[in-house]
Amino acid sequence: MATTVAVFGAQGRMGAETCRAVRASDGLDLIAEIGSGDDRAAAEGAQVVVDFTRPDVVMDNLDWCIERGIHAVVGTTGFTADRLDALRAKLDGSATGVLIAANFSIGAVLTMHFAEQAAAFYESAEIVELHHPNKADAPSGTATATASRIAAGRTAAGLAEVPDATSTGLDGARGAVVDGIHVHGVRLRGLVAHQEVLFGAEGETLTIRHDSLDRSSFMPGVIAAIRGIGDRPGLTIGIEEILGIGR
Ligand SMILES: NC(=O)C1=CN([C@@H]2O[C@H](COP(=O)(O)OP(=O)(O)OC[C@H]3O[C@@H](n4cnc5c(N)ncnc54)[C@H](OP(=O)(O)O)[C@@H]3O)[C@@H](O)[C@H]2O)C=CC1
Ligand SMILES: O=C(O)C1=N[C@H](C(=O)O)C[C@H](O)C1
Repeated sequence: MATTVAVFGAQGRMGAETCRAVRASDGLDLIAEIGSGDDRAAAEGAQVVVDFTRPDVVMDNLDWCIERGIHAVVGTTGFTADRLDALRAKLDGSATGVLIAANFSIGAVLTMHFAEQAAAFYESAEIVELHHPNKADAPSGTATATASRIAAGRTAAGLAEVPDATSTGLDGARGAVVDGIHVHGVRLRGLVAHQEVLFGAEGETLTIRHDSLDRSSFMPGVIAAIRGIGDRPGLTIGIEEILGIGR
C-alpha cells in the first residue's frame, strides 16, 4: 500500500519541488496540494503532511495535523524553543510523529555536525548565511540551528565567550547574535541556500562551507523523512537519526 502524502505550501518554491519529488517516488501517493486559502479538508486522507509554508502559519497547520493523527514532516523555519516545547507537550503519549528539520540537504546536515565537533577547538566562531533575496526570514533556520550547536559544543568544552573588542560602529555591523555566536545574512539574486562557518584560533582558521545550488538538494532528505516518520512517534528534530548520522 502506498503512503498517502499531502503538501502544504504546494505552490511555493519548496512545496512545488516536493510535489514533483513525491510524484516521482515509488510507494508515495500525492493526494493533496494545499496552497494559502485552500481548504485543508482535501488533505484529511493523508498519512503524512509535508509543510513548507511560513513561520506564522506552520503552528496552526501542525495543530490541525496532530488533532487528526496525521504525521508531519516540516521544513518551515521559525521554531523557537517555546514552540518546540509546546509541540512536545501536544505530542506527549501520541502515536503521531512530527519531524522538524531546519535543513534537509545532506551537506547542510554534515556542516552542522562538523561545526559542533570543531567548536570545542576554536576560540572564535562566526556564521555567514547567504540566500536568494525572496527569503522571508533572517537569519536562516539553518544558521540559527548551527549557532546553537556551536554554542553547545563550546559550553561542553568550557570555552569563554568569543573574543570581540568592538565598542563603536554602526548597528548591525556585527550581525545578529544567536546563543553568543555572530550570524551574518547575505541576500543576493542568483543564490539559493549557502552557509559558511568560520572558526579561528591563534595562527589558523577553519572554514566549513556548504552550497545548495538547486532545491533538488533537499529532496532526498524530504523523501527519507516522509518514509521514516510513521515509525517515529513524538517530536523528532532534524534528519540525523534517519540518515544514521550521530549527533
Ligand atoms: N528545511 C529545509 O530544508 C528548507 C526550508 N525552507 C523553508 O521553507 C519555508 C518555505 O520556503 P519557500 O518554499 O522558499 O517559500 P515560498 O514563499 O516560495 O512558499 C511558501 C508557500 O506557502 C504558501 N502558504 C502560505 N500560507 C499557507 C497556508 N496557510 N497553507 C498553505 N500554504 C500556505 C504560500 O502561498 P502565498 O504565496 O499565496 O502566501 C507559498 O506558496 C521557509 O520557512 C523556508 O525557510 C526552504 C528551503 C529548504
Ligand atoms: O528559505 C530558504 O531558501 C531556506 N530556508 C532554510 C533555512 O532558513 O535555513 C533552509 C535553507 O537554508 C534554505
